[in-house]
Amino acid sequence: MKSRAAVAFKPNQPLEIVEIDVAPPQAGEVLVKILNTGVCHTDAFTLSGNDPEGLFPVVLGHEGAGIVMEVGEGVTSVKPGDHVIPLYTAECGKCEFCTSGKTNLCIAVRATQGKGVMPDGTSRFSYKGQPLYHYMGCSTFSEYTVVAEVSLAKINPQSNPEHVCLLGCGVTTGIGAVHNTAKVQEGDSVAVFGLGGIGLAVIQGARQAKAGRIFAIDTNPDKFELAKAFGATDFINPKDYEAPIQQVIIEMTGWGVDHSFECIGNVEVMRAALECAHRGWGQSVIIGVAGAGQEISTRPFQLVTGRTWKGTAFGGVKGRTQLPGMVEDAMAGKIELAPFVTHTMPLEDINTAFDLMHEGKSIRSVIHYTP
Ligand SMILES: NC(=O)c1ccc[n+]([C@@H]2O[C@H](COP(=O)([O-])OP(=O)(O)OC[C@H]3O[C@@H](n4cnc5c(N)ncnc54)[C@H](O)[C@@H]3O)[C@@H](O)[C@H]2O)c1
Ligand SMILES: [Zn+2]
Ligand SMILES: [Zn+2]
Repeated sequence: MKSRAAVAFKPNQPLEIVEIDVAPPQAGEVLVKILNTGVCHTDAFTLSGNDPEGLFPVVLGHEGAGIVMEVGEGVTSVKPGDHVIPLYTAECGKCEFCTSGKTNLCIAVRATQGKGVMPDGTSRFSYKGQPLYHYMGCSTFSEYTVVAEVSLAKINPQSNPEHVCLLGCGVTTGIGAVHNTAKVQEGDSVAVFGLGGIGLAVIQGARQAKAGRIFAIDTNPDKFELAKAFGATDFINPKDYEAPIQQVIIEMTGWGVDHSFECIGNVEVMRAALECAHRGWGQSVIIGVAGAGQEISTRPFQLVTGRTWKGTAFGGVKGRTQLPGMVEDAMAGKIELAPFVTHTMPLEDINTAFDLMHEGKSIRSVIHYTP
């Protein structure tokens, strides 16, 4: 079938809106009509060409919500008409990782997903006869996409796709990092570095966990207003200080914060986030994706004196098991999604979404396929 899609033909070039061909779902696969998709910094990262695993030409996008149109052979957990969120972290329920009870990092489709193809090693997308790569197992920048059955969370059909698409990545990652990875407790102090979609979701999660002081840190002070609305209590622009930001935070708190979160992808800030964690027990969670080949460093003494360095993908959330409940929470107002959506636009204007992100003017731009 034909589908409108925004294709990244080459790194560091605007996406091109074209009509691509989408082949039918094979065994264990599902054809999904995407209703809405967010644009995440990770899409911009891959498009920039700095992603070591980036492949071109590719259909990007991994923060979507849609409806099942057709299922391949053997698919039993979803049927046409079901509302779904595609998952870049699959959940097969059977692999060593799924059954460990220790991680959300299912390996069922990992190897082929990283190579931009479906589990049988081929692509369902082509343009003028040339195959296009899939992206993160989702490719939500195509109106019709093919996804593995294990990469779909079935959600309440009454939910608003323009909002719950954000649970496909940013908001789930931030909230999940607070509850699953850091396990923030009532009264704990928290520092959040970077106030994009991810950082603001961390703040929302910290407020749910009844954290005490919540420090919001960004070099763009325009982000503080929304951070405050989500529950941050202290606002820091590193540009206002001569001293390293970790020192500033330690001076403001005595011994540092119980939890810090890096939501930028900057290895220098990752170091600062670790070093502002409380002596004896503070922990720092890396969420941001750093550029190819970059490394983190600190003095080992920082760890010897009780700090812990952690990282998280998709906030440690098991998509098929936990995402439907998070959609219910959003519908019940326990997770606020609307404030994240600062811009909406048709697919034709998707390059504007990238511009707004780079200019620091948006939190999330949400694309709609049908007016
Ligand atoms: N681990 C995961 O599962 C996961 C999931 C989604 C996104 N990510 C990553 O999380 C990061 C954030 O994503 P986003 O969509 O919120 O991005 P974003 O671009 O919307 O937000 C980043 C924020 O960081 C601020 N910033 C930049 N440099 C800074 C500095 N030196 N000090 C303080 N603030 C600074 C920017 O002003 C901006 O507000 C990206 O690296 C993205 O790739 C990771
Ligand atoms: Zn993302
Ligand atoms: Zn698995």
